[in-house]
Amino acid sequence: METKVGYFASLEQYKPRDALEQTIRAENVGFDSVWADDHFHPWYHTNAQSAQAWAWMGAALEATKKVFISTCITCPVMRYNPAIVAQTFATLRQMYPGRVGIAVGAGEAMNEVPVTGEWPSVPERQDMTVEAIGVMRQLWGSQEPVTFKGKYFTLDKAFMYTKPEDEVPLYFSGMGPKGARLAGKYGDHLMTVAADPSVLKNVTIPNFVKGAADAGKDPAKMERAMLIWYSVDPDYDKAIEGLRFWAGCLVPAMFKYKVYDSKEVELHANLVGHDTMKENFMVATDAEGLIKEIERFKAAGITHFCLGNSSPDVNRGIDIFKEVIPAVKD
Ligand SMILES: C[C@H](OP(=O)(O)OC[C@@H](O)[C@@H](O)[C@@H](O)CN1c2cc(O)ccc2Cc2c1[nH]c(=O)[nH]c2=O)C(=O)N[C@@H](CCC(=O)N[C@@H](CCC(=O)O)C(=O)O)C(=O)O
Ligand SMILES: CCCCCC(=O)CC
Repeated sequence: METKVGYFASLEQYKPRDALEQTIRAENVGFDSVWADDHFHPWYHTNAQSAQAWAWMGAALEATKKVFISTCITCPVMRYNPAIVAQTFATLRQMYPGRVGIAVGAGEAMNEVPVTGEWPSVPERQDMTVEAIGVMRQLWGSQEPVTFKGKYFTLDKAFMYTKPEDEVPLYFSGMGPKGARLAGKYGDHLMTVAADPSVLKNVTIPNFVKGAADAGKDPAKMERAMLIWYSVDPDYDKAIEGLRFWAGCLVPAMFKYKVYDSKEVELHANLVGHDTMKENFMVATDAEGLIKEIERFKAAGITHFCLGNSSPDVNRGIDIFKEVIPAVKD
């Protein structure tokens, strides 16, 4: 499968219009795709943003010519109703054929708790996500009104009038082994986040492949996409520190416990050391360093990279891909 290189537009880190300028620049440099984080609260407090991803996507699709644009990722089960998620992405894909995708996952406390007060366990949210996908697919695919009474969601003669010509490609986020199996079974493609390449190769991807095979799909035709942040700067230490905004993502407790105040996330993020950041993010002083980092994850089985640019000089962090993209394409 051809390697794809995507740009993660970081709506939590940059003002929406700045993320839009970056997106236009990334398309011109040759990125295959653009991905938008779908958040309510951000992963850092100081100087943070948190624009609504779907509103931003409409503007980004109109401002670009051909690049594929998706969320990364939308949790379709708590603050959003899955029928409205389905309607939104069907509308976008009808307007921009072939260019719109969605990635879904079981959610994060910082996005759901502030506006619902609820925080079910991981297994329950995974179960809700699977049911939500069923709701979305029924609405996308049905030529008749749909009535459905599930454990979590209900449709009563619901009909989607505005549909695209083909279904919206759905990336399913699996970070743990069970999540990866569900991704294979219910998603069109895998979305995951950077982890030790040996974990990706020996745990995440095999579980994804098993889930797909169990569902009678051909896993070889399914992408394995991964979100990872990078920072590039001639001064290596400055490059590492550029990634501080995202260091909270490296604290496992953020996914397990009900932490939803960005100021609290920031306190954790500020305790993460440079060694941990170096191991989990891509840090480089030049294009060659970035190419090496991407090749490490390609060897682990990743086929689509969603690259979050946290470089001190953001435009340099985009333009350097003129050299990187041709080198990492098969
Ligand atoms: C927590 C793991 O669950 P999993 O389903 O695998 O992954 C969850 C994530 O997909 C979501 O949190 C997702 O919403 C995060 N996310 C995101 C994910 C991604 O791959 C790329 C980009 C993004 C950006 C983004 C996200 N979310 C948003 O809302 N918005 C965004 O923009 C996991 O570890 N699962 C394990 C099982 C864990 C479990 O059940 N633990 C039990 C206790 C077990 C024990 O202690 O013994 C528990 O916690 O109750 C698995 O195997 O699946
Ligand atoms: C381990 C990182 C998971 C990604 C979390 C996120 O919400 C990024 C936008």
